[in-house]
Amino acid sequence: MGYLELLFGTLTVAFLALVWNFLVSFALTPYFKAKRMREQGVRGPKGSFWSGCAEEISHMKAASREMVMDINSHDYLNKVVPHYVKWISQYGGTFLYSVGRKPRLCISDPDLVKQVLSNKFGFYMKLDSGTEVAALLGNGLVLTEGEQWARHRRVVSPAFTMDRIKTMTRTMADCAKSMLDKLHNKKEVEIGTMLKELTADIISNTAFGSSYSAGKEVFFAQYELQMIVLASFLKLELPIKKYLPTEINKRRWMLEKKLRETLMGIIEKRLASKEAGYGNDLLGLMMEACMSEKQEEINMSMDEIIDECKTFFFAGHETTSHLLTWTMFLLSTHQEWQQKLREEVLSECGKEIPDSNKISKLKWMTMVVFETLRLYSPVSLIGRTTCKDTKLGNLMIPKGMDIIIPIAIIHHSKEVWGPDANEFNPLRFENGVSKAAKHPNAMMAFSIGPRACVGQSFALMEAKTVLCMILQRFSFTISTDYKHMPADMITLQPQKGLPIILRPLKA
Ligand code: HEM
Repeated sequence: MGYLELLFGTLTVAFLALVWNFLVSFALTPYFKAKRMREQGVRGPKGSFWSGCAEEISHMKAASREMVMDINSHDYLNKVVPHYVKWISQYGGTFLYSVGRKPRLCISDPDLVKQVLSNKFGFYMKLDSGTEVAALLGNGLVLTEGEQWARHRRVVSPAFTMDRIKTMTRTMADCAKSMLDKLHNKKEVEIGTMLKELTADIISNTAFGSSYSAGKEVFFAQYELQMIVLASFLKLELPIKKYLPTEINKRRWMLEKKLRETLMGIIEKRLASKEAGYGNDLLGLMMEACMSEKQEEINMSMDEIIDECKTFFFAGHETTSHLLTWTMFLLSTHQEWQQKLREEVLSECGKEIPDSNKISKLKWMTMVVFETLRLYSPVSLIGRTTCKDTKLGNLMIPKGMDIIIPIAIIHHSKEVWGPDANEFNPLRFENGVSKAAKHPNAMMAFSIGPRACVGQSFALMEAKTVLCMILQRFSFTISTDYKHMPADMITLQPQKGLPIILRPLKA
């Protein structure tokens, strides 16, 4: 056989292998996965061959985007997740749909959800979230798996123990004080933006030893990346497009570079200021793990630290700022609860800057914060992928099936929370979180199981400290300019901000 024939033969085999692989992963595997689920009685919308249900979801979301709701209604599911509402009513709480060629199983039964999230054997991994999300969050704790995740979690967890958080309360209060001092001469403010800056300032100070102004570049770059991620959802493009020098990719690469450089600056500053050690905040613990030669099981590379910084800069402020914003909204529209909380705050803390002991005595406040997390959970859905054939309830789920857990739907379910599920009723948490609903794990705002939020106690302490200080100084009502438009922009937030009217309280 001549050289040319050999080359031609090899190229033909390579080409056929490529076509076969494409056929298997693009057409056959998704088809058989969906078939296996349908054979077990799971139903759902058909969708088109190429895009699945992506177009229908986009249309439904676009139709509800500009919908303005009654200010007293918390039933926003038709606006935020209209497709799930429609399909659950047609096919029940467990149903199958697809985005592109990928089938997705949506489960909303808390028992099934608990099985998925509590699994300790690694049967369920995080969804492959794509290059855009990785650029925003870094390959840090939220996205990593297996040994890397366990090692990182071991390194960062000591930064968020209750003892450590108690020592951070003073810093949280100082940051809140400097924001509130700026509000004193203002009558009407868009509080959402201010709370975002405040929570950014708090995570910068407590975890990285820098202020919001020093970390500003990180937050700005991440905000722009967040918008790029948002625009990429439901957009079905050939995977190769992510690597082409399109305008949006060039912008993303530039932002990633800027993010990395700013984070390196913060890290180098810490390296230069090293005296006895690197400090026991999050950054200090990660640097100790990077520099230590002894402890291999908790080692971290510099690249891994940068990824974790991205994760914590973003996850550490975005969600908590929306929790605070929605609590301000609910307290503005439920003046009786605002008054109740203020009385509690003044009786436990007076007008003093609160410490962690005083914060832990605020029972009504805790109930209001949990009710806000239930009604307006900043994270509306989470996802997993099965990494082997797995039994879930009565179903056999094939390997590689995406599973969607619609937290917002579960949090608003009348079956789970009772007939008043769509109403603001903090009293449901009077006997603790596990007794608030018919199912002990129905509250999923921080998720549950081994991958539950590592910053949960930090977020709760932060939210209560800030609310406490606002209630000590101001009474507030909602501005007539407010438009009630909850929107899922990776996190649930008021689409047009939250303008409120502030009235300083007498000293
Ligand atoms: C109200 C505030 C917060 C909410 C509602 C929230 C919610 C969540 C949820 C639902 C998850 C699980 C995601 C999944 O399973 O796919 C999660 C994970 C995580 N959160 Fe939070 N979070 C909040 C605040 C924070 C804060 C303040 C930090 C950091 C200081 C933080 C850092 C993280 C990290 C690193 C993970 C990944 C944990 C792991 O996989 O081991 N979060 N969060």
